[in-house]
Amino acid sequence: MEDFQEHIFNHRRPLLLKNVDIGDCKEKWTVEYLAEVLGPNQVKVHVCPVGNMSFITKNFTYKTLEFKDFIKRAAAEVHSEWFLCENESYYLRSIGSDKRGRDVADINKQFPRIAKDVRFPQLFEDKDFFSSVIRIGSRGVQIWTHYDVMDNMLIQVSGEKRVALFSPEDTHYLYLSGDKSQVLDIDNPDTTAFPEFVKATRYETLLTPGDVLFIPALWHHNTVARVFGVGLNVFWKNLPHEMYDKTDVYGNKDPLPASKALSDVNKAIQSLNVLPKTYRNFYIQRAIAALEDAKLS
Ligand SMILES: O=C(O)CCC(=O)C(=O)O
Ligand SMILES: [Fe+2]
Repeated sequence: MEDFQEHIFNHRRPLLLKNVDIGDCKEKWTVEYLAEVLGPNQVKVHVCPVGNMSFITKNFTYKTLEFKDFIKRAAAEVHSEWFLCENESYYLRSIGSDKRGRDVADINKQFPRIAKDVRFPQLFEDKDFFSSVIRIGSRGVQIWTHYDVMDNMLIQVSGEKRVALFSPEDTHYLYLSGDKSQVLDIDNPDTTAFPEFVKATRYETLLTPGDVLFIPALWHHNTVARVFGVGLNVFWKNLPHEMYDKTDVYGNKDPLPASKALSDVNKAIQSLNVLPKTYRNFYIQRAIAALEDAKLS
């Protein structure tokens, strides 16, 4: 923990821990075992005709299934029962128990029968815990590039997952829409629409069972499941707790001072909109200069 704090955490750098003792889950969490112990639990899952889920074309839908049916389908390539097509992809990101979506995912609460099977490295203090999220996906499921506002450890229990990371310093090259990058195909980017994307430095790794990846808050990440796999992640707070949005259950709402600043920028844009173009652009340059000057090195 001391080494982690000094060399990684304080520098806000990612870290890959290989072959960590993550507990019995690594051996125990087979499809059959999970189907048996979690069988009738209802889960809401993403269903998509292809692996690459797109928030722009919204090519996926949400369906509720019993856990045992979900996991059997997710582990198979072709389905006898399906919603969209016989080789559709499935993805579970576990959520809280509250029907109105007001609480966070916590495997101790939603999946108490398997929670004790996981051990995770002590990288943070218990008081800073935010959520623990089960993530299970079909082969080929790709989660679009996005950032979260909590520190994160992504734990691979079974299967293999390619993870691409981009530094917060390269945000400008990622063409964000909210917390997500509009560059959906990071391997074959549309360079006409996103010419600056090639300037972003990409860090990449392949997670295998027992690997734990520390993803600092604001680091953009994109994952592709190479095969069907089970994992989970733990989010925790780094900032003083009062800075986080209390209504955030996913760990992706901007900290309160930051979301106020972004909404102030939008107000500034609206104020400038009443001016003729040359004046507007002149004052936009002055505003940009003020923001640039405010950056700390
Ligand atoms: O690989 C996944 O399932 C997505 C992981 C992720 O976005 C996260 O842990 O924040
Ligand atoms: Fe994420």
